[in-house]
Amino acid sequence: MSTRTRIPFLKGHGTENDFVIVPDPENALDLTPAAVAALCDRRAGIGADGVLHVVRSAAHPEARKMAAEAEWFMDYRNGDGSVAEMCGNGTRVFARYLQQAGHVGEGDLAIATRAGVKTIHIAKDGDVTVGMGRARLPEGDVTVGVGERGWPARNVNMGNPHAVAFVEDLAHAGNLFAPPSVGPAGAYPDGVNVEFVVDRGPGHVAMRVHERGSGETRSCGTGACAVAVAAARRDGADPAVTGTPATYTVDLPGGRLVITERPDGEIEMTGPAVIVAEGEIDAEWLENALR
Ligand SMILES: N[C@@H](CCC[C@H](N)C(=O)O)C(=O)O
Repeated sequence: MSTRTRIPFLKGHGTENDFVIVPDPENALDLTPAAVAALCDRRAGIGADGVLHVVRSAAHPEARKMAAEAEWFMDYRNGDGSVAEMCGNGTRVFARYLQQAGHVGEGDLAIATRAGVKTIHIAKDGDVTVGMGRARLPEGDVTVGVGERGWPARNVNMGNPHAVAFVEDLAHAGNLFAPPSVGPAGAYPDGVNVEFVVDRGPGHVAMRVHERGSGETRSCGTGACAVAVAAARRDGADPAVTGTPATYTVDLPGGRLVITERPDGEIEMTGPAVIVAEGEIDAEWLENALR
């Protein structure tokens, strides 16, 4: 039998936004940015858009203050190793992992994130609903550009930053191999996720996204929420003004999310969450990958 050290992991996705899940309850692993990037490498590693590092809130300095409300902390990292405040699809997959691992029972739970505690409901039909909190809409015009084309965009903060541009055709976003240009300079000092949106019908949109730290992904939960909020404001359907919840169906390359903003500003996101596989990382491979 091999004596090499093994690190347990799982692979999961939410509307094809995929993650390497690394359970590490006591925060014992030194998950450096380089280690995260090596794990997310689609050719030399396991491959994913990001890592969900599963840590007890009490064991993580960034989450300790939330430990009384939420036992588990989603220490989310982008595929390039950078840290992000929040990942909407990640919260659903994180909850699915906690449920399947037997860490939480049926029904409602709370998880800690860098954007605060999020409440989660796992329905009998298997879909997961996340209380995403409120959107912030910072003042000031922003623009998004790809090649010769440019669009006015809406600045929406879902705990993490987004620029939402309504376009005529999703193909106008091009191949998104490089990040779109976003202006004015300094509008997003920490970088930004960029969404391109088209209408599909009343309360129904489709989008593509270029994510900060991961490139184009097949889905982005916080991005879908930002899009729904931007669409509601554009459509004159601001729930705080109308007193009526606004619901948008958001189609993404990897699936469908349903987003509801309530009159009190709270946003709920519903969608699938799937655990695909589990296995062991060869710690020696990971060490070599970092050299
Ligand atoms: N895919 C995520 C968002 C992940 C973080 C993002 N790339 C950032 O840097 O803000 C989602 O589902 O929300």
